[in-house]
Amino acid sequence: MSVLDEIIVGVREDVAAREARVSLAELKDQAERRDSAIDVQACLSQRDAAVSIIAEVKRRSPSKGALADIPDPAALARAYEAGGATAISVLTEERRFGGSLQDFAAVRTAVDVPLLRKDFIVTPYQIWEARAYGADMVLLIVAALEQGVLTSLIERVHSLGMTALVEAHDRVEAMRAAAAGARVIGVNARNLHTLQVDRATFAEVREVIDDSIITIAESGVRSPADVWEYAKAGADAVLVGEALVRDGDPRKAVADMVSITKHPATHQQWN
Ligand SMILES: O=P(O)(O)OC[C@@H](O)[C@@H](O)c1c[nH]c2ccccc12
Repeated sequence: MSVLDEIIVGVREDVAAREARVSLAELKDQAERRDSAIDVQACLSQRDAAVSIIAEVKRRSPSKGALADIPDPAALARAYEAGGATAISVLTEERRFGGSLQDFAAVRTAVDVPLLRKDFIVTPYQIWEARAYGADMVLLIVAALEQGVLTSLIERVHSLGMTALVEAHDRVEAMRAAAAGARVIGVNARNLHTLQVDRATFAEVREVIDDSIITIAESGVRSPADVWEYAKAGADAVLVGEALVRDGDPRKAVADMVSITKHPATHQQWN
């Protein structure tokens, strides 16, 4: 079994336990009481910067183990927002990434920027859950989903007014994402089998993605220079986790990445 398959076995067990506590009908009620989702596509296609920063609340990962304690996810999210992050990603997978829906709820009350629910989504229940907690964007991983399921989950996300961030690892997956109706495609530079990061993956996969689709470069960004590289390769946004949660001054770390995206050279070249 691959790491992804193992994670999904655990996720399915956890979803079943939550479903036994909170019915789909209750979730739908909660979702209806929420403000409408923010239009993330519009936020990401803003043209005052070459590339937007999506900052992630991430405690640990299967590849790196513990990254940061993050005793106060709301405070971290406020620092990200103050630093100029366009959106914030919150990991809600518990077993491997140490996240939770409680983290998501804490971040939601703390900031106004759009929020991405980062999890291993395999059922419509999790999409309703995302909306009930106030998510604007939901991750869907192509490698984890059969094509028909992917298509219907994307439709579900969009029908609730949210944006699906459809994650691909290679060209074939990117083409599957587009065929399934994705309007935003994330290219994860972390190889699912080896767990190694190869930042060149973005440029290679980007070539097969139509310009009408928003692209997000995910993983392995260590510094503003890496942000710059991804911008040059045509990314509309970059998703950064580890480098920010490990930094003692996350506000400044985000601000430094944001400021390189507003550099006149980047601006002229890519807008
Ligand atoms: O910590 P990094 O290397 O900056 O990566 C962030 C993000 O791309 C990564 O957390 C991620 C990308 N796709 C995922 C899918 C599930 C869980 C996590 C992820």
